[in-house]
Amino acid sequence: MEGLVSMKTAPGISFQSIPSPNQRPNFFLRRSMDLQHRRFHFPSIRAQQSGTIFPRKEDEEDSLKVKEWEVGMLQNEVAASQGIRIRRRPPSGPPLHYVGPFEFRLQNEGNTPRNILEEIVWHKDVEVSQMKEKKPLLSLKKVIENSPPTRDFVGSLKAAHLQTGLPGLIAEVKKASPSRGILRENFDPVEIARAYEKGGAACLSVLTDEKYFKGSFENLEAIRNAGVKCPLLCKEFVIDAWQIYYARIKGADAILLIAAVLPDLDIRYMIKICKMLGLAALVEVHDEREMDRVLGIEGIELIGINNRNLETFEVDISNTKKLLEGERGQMIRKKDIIVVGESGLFTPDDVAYVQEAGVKAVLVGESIVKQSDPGKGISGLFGKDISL
Ligand SMILES: O=C(O)c1ccccc1NCC(=O)[C@H](O)[C@H](O)COP(=O)(O)O
Repeated sequence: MEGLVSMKTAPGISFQSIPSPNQRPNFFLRRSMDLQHRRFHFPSIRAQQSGTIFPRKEDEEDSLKVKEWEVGMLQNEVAASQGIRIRRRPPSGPPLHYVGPFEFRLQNEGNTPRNILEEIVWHKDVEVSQMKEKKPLLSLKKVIENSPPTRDFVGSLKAAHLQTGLPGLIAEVKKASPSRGILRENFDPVEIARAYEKGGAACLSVLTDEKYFKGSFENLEAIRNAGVKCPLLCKEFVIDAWQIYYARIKGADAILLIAAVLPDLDIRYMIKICKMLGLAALVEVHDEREMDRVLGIEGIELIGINNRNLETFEVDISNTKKLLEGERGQMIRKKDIIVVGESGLFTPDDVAYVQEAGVKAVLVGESIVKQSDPGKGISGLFGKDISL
C-alpha cells in the first residue's frame, strides 16, 4: 500500500485509493478500462428500454458528464490529502441520467459552499469553462506569439527595496471585496494606477474577478495600454492553466497562485507555464502547512503571506511573523525567495512590523485605494514620500 492514500470510495466505483503520482498513469488506464468495460457490457436503462445496446448520443453525453464529475471528485480527494479544504467543484452527484444497472447515484453531500473562497472557486470553475469555449487555448497561444514581452516583476520589487530600504510596494487596484464591500465609488482603474505609479509603487496588482471584486480583464488591459510602466500582477483565482495564458494576453507580468486552492502538482505545472510565458508567479500561503508545501516546490521566487484568512475574512498581521519564524525563515533566506506581506496593512508601524519579520515587499489595497489621492495614500502608509 506504500504510496497510496486512502479515500472514501463511492458506491459502484471499483477503486479504493488514490495513487501516488508515479502510479497515476496505470491508475487512469485502469479507470478508463473500467468505464469502457461497464459501458460495453452494461448498457444504460435508457438504452435497454429503447431496445438497443448501441449507445445513443444522449448516453454518450451522459457518460462524458459522469467522467467530468469523477475527475472533479478526484481533484477534491487529492486536494484534501494535502490539507486543502477548498473543494474544486460542488459534490452534486452524478448527472440525472446516470442510472445504469451497476451504477448507484452518490449521496448528495450538499451543494452549499462552505465559505466564500469555496464559493468563488466554484463560480470560477463555471466561468472559466465558458470562457474556454469562446477562446480556446490554441487561439490564445497564437495571440501570445505576437504579444509584447513581459516586464520584470520580481526585479522591480528588488530594485525598489534596494533604493528605499523599505519593502517594495505592490499597490492594488481594488474596487470592492467580499469582506469590505465597495471600497471606492468613483473608480477609474487607469487614474488609480497612474497615481500609484507616481506615488512610488514598484508594481501594481489588478483584480480581474468581476463577480466578487468588481474587477475585470478590461481594467488590466486598459492599465497596460495606458503606458503605466509598473509591472502588473493579475489578481485572479486561478484554477486552470488556461487563465494564465489569458492573463498574459491581457497584459499581465505576474499571476497569483493560491496554495489554499491548488494542489502541489498544479502549482508545479503552473509555475512551469508561467516561466515559459515570461510571467512571475506569486504563490500565496496563509498557514504553516501551506508554507511547508510551497517551500517543497522547486523554482519558487515569490511567496505571498496573506494575513487575511480567505475562509473567515479574519485579518491578523502577526501571521506574517509567525510563518517566517525559525527554520521556515532560514530556508526562505537560503533559497533567496522574496516574501510579500499581504492584506491588512494600514500604517507605517504595520509596514515596519512585517519588514522586521522578514518581508521585502508588501501588497496593499484597501488602505491606499480608499484615499481621495491614492498616490498620497502611499506616503501615508509608509510615513514618508517614497517616490524617487
Ligand atoms: O479582500 C477580501 O475580502 C478577500 C476575500 C476573499 C478572498 C480574497 C480577498 N482578498 C484578496 C486579497 O488578498 C487582498 O485584496 C490583498 O491582499 C490586499 O488586501 P488589503 O490591503 O487588506 O485590501
